[in-house]
Order: sequence, then structure tokens, then C-alpha cells
Amino acid sequence: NTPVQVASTVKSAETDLPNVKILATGGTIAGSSASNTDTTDYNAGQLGVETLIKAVPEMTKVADVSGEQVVNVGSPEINNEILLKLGKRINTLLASKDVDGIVVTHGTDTLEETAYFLNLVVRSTKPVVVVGAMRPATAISADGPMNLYNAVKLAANPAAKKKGVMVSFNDRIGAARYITKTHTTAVDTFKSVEQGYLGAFAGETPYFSSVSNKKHTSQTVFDISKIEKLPQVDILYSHQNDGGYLYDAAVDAGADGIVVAGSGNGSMSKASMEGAKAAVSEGTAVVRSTRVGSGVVTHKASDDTDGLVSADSLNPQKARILLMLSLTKTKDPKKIQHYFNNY
Ligand SMILES: NC(=O)C[C@H](N)C(=O)O
Repeated sequence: NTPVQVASTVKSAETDLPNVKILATGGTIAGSSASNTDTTDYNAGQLGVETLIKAVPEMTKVADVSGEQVVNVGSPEINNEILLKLGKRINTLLASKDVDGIVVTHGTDTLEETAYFLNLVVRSTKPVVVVGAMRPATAISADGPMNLYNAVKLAANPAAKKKGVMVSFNDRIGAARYITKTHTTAVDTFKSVEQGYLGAFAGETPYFSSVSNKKHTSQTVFDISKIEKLPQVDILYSHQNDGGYLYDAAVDAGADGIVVAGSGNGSMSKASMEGAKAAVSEGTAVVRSTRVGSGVVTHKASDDTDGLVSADSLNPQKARILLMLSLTKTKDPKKIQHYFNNY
């Protein structure tokens, strides 16, 4: 279990500028290596939030920036406990008139999961921006400082209100609902190809071109204020020759829900479907998503008779986030389906 560190705070001089709080969680943006040409074999989550802020003094011209260290880990270590802590802290901060926007610095590997979680639990119209980097802070042409500068500018900008949680990366601004990591090492890894971006930076200015059509933030029904532990949801990856025993194993391990990374349009083998139906009969919720990477998993009449839920265009890792939150409200597949159609 990752220890949750005590928050530290750095505050710059009071001005008339918008107040932006940076919540740092680690990742490559806080990573360092002994070699400045090393962009793959470094340690993530090394530098503290004070160091990240001091590296980009330009941002104090656009916002009054202060920082808190939530955790300092590579993003594969981000767990439900940290998600709850982060979501609750952001809601507390945004309820204050002294905070105008939030930036979360985060490792890129699971960044889209945290961003989508926040998109579903933050109860505010104020901007929340999640940002990271693909090159550690020590690298030649590190992408972290410019990404962080843009993220702070976005969080400080009134035009960024009511957009839902945004991912600002490599000059692009994506909706947490749609953006996904698409490349193992490239700096332009975050893409929203099918649905498009919310906008992009050109020079100093964020230009918005579209809005997300799904419910988020101030429209959400999900309330984590009294939740201490999220339901357990596991992902099963479909493949040729797969078997129903994988579902049995997940149910035996206490899964409240299972997301299937199905093939194609959420397809499952007969053996897999038998396992899924057995899981449903044990009271475990099962959502059909896809391993394909883009497109909607269309809802079938048989989903309703089998008690299954279709994932809309959520990839498996985001479907897991929505299923966890759905299970805090209901076990009824029809009601869960309603959340999947709308969020
Ligand atoms: N680029 C990155 O941030 C990758 C890193 N392994 C992380 O997710 O923490």
C-alpha cells in the first residue's frame, strides 16, 4: 500500500491574479535521471511540488500558484484510496472562494483514469486540469515545464469553466471523458481522435472549439463525500481460447463488478459469456467494453435478458471507474446502463 504523505504547501505572493492550486501526485513530470538523454529508464515521482513550481517561474505572472503534495508516485501506484483522497480534497478546495482552479500533476500511464474519476466526482464549475509529461524533468527538451505552464494558464482562465475535467498535454486540451494515452513513449501520446479535442493552445491562448456531450462535474450524481472505500471492479481481457474460469476467479476474489475488454464490438466467446452470466447470477455487475481502442460498444437486446451492461465508448479502464461509482448507488444493471449512456 502506498503511504499517503502529509500535504505541504508553497504559496506565492498575493496578487489580483486568479488563485490556482497545484496538487502533485508524482509521475514523469516529477521524474529524474542521472543522464539528460534518458527518457525511458528513469524514476518517476522524485521531485516535490515546490521544485515543479520553481522550475516554471513564468506561471506566477498568470496566476497566484500554490502547491500541495498529495502523493509522489508513478501512476501505476495510484489506487482507489488516493483517488478518494484527491477527489475529496479538490471538492474542499473548490468550495472555497480563495481557489479559482486546480491543476493535478500526474503520471501519464493511468492519468486518464484519474481524470475521468475526477470528471465524475468533482462538484464545481471551476476549471480542473490534469497534466503530466512523457520526458523526465532532467531530460533535454523535457515536456513537463511547458505542459505545466499551459495547465496553470488553463486553470486560471474563466473560459475554461464548465468544461468538465480537462487533460492539457502537448498543446492539446482534451475532455477527460474522451482522451486516452495512445503511445508508449511519444510526447504526443494523449489523443482524442474519434471525438476530437475541446481545444488547443496557440501561443499563450487556449482556443476552445467544442464541448463534451456527456454529463460531468457540476452535473454529476456521484457523491464521494461519505465514501471511505470504492467497490472492487476488475478488468478481464478477451482473447482466443479464453475461459469462464477467469470470471469465477474474479468473483471468488470478491469483485463487485467486472469489465470485459471484449473483442471488436464487445464480443465474447461462448465460454466467456457463460462465465459472465454465472458472475451476474452471483450478484456481480458485468460491463462489456472493448479492447479495440475506439468506437462504441452497441447495446444488444440480449444484454437486457442476460443482465449485462454495454460500455458506450468508454475504454475498459474508464468503464472500470464508472462501474465503481455506479455500484456506490445501485446494483441494478438497467440503472447502471443509464449511467453508462449518460456519463
Ligand atoms: N510518462 C509518465 O508519467 C509515465 C510514468 N510511468 C507514470 O505514469 O508515472
